[in-house]
Amino acid sequence: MARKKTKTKAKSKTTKQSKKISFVLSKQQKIVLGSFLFLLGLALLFSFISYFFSWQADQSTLNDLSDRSLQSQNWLNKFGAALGDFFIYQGFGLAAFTIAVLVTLTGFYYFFDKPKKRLQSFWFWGIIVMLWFATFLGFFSETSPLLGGMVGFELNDFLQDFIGLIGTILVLAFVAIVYFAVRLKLTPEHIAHFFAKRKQAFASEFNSQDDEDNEFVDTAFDKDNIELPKEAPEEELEEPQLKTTPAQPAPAPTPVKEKETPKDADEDFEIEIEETVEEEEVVENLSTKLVQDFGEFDPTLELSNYRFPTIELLKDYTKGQSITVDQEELEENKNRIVDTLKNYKIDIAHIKATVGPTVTLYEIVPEAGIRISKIKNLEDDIALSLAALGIRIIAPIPGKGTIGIEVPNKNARIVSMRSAIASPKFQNAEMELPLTLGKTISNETFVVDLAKMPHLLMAGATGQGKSVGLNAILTSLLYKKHPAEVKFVLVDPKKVELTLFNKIERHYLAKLPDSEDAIITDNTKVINTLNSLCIEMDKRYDLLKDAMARNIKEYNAKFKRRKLNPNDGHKFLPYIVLVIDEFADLIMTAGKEVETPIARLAQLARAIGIHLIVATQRPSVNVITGIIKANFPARIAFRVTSKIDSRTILDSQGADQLIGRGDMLFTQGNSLIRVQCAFVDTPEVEKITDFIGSQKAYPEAHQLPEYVGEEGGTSLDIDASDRDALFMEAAEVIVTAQQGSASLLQRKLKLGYNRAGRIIDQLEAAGIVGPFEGSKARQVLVSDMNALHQQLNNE
Ligand SMILES: Nc1ncnc2c1ncn2[C@@H]1O[C@H](COP(=O)(O)OP(=O)(O)OP(=O)(O)O)[C@@H](O)[C@H]1O
Repeated sequence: MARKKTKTKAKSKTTKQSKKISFVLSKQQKIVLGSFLFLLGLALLFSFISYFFSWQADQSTLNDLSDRSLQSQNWLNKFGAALGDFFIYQGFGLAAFTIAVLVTLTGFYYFFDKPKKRLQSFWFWGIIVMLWFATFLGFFSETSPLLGGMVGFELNDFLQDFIGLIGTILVLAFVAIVYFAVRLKLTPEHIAHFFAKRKQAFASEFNSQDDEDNEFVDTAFDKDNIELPKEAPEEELEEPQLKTTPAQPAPAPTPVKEKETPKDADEDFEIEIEETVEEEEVVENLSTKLVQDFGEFDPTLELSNYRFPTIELLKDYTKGQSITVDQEELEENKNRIVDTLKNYKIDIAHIKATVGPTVTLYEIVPEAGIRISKIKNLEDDIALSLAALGIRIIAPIPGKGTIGIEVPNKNARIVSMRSAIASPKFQNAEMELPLTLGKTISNETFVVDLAKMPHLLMAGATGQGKSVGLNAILTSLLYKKHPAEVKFVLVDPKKVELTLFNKIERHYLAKLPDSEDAIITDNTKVINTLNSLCIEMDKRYDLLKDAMARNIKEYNAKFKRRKLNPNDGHKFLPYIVLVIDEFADLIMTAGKEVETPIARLAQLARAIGIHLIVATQRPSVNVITGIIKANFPARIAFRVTSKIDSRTILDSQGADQLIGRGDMLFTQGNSLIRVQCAFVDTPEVEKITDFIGSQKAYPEAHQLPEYVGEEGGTSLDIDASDRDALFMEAAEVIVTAQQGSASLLQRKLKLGYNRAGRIIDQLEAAGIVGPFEGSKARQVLVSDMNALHQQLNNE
């Protein structure tokens, strides 16, 4: 709809412009032309009127117009007589007055510089009315030839010759109906309505007149009414209200309004028949009617029999392990903390322990006057006295007014994914993309909304639980979201971590149109995928703009209520979650080429439902660059090896003091929350993907828009002097192997992907290899070494 509107607007603009170019009049010219036409119209009017009285007397003067001694009786003398003769006698008879009116009206429009569009329709319909009347009055030509004029007579005669008298009457009747229906937009209902209204108005006027007769003030105005029908309504509007309000405030305005109605009936007529409001209602009704008839749009309909994975597919690791609190351990740790602090002359007013799955939090309230920084500095001493690794001191605990000391439990408990999924907090979560990450220190299930994050950065040294964390995130979504609602784009350079999700390719995965595997393991393909996601993002923004929705949630809600027309390209938009498992590897090989689209997506994609989860082993600054960091406010840190790494990922230390095996810190921009990541093992993921994979699926994986990479071959203008130092060697490798691929150069010359790609572009520019051919290797255009050297020497 909106598009159509803009199109028509654009059209009208262009026509306006072309008009201006072809017929531009200055203001002064318009005044001159307007006044000329206006006066000409009046002249026509006068001469026509007078022609009816003097035409017989003036007959003789018509033949001798140049004779100055002859006088005509027409008000405009011989000129008027000639005009009258031409337009009335030889022209259209009585109907010629239409021309006079039209010319006057045109003059008026030009003089006041009014829009000319209405003028066109006046002329069009005016000429039709004139011809109709002329033809109609042509019936009486024999008795009075002036009524229809020559044209009227001829037209009438012509019609009668072919279709007879009855046929002519029928044709005239038809033209009259067309005029009433098209020009006046008159329907039988309108006529009935009009008469009913008139009757009513007349009745009320009659009644009100009765009332007014009793009031001496109003009677005077009624008289005015009768004598001056045009001016009266204006006076009445003010005067009776002023005079009658003090005595009878309420009924006074009523008769005034009702009195107006019959007088303005002719003008009201057109306003009544323009039923734009009704039309709008029909459009509104369309979506509600569709919803009434078919219900709200259900995106899950195509896979309506889809069953979500059952909880039994997950293993319960806590079975048998009762959540008993080891009192002895608690007591021991408490005493050690108190003693250590005492050694440093720090007295404690109160101590409280909260036992979590892997760590116990001891909250202490120091005696008054103790400086918090003093306790913070004792971190290592407390760790020494407790003979435990991974002590973390939180001083103070935000919002609590206590100091926290986190001490790892001797026997850490596994938090199974099963318990996290089964928790009411997750089950009842009213979130767009709910993730259950595990349990907090107080044994509460930790649930967050990925849609609100809106992107997540994960880091941790190898073997600390990153892959398990990613699986936990994906499992959360599989348990909560229908295949129609979310799609994953999985990038797994390690090639083994996410392979299990291949089984749900046609349910949950999205991929590029020409790629075979949905899970991307080749770094070169990641660039295309990221750029394709950028295209998808731009497309989605266009759809949102068109639908006047601010985000994907509003857009999908509108679509479900059938307010968006699929014929205009609208469709239900699933969330897209991009998971990159080993980001460091990607940045090392592709650098800026991946950083730019990732930064773009991270900056802009939140509103249109594309969310990024990026995991890396090496949280160093050249991997997690400033631009990436700035756009990933939500971060998860598993254990890292150094304080610097911890700072890079969390902007504070702490991740280096974690104990590993799924122990993690989560931040969404402000405070750090320690969470024990839910554990989901590979066999469990396999069971879930088997369960989903065995069900009916979509015909293919969700298609991302096609992206033609830069290898598309436009860089043919590379200067010979700008060639890579290894250009010659590369050319030889390619010609010898007769295979134009960048990966061959990478292997043989031990180059990075970027440099190899650049050399291939240079080889193409030098005419040694052919253009990019998609997944196939490029064609080698030089047959052997001799030819190669010859070609390069000739340059
Ligand atoms: N939440 C957890 N609860 C219990 N054990 C865990 C948890 N997470 C990980 N582990 C243990 O740590 C091991 C390594 O985890 P994972 O494979 O996720 O590490 P990673 O960080 O992905 O390592 P890499 O980077 O080398 O792939 C697992 O096999 C498991 O035994």
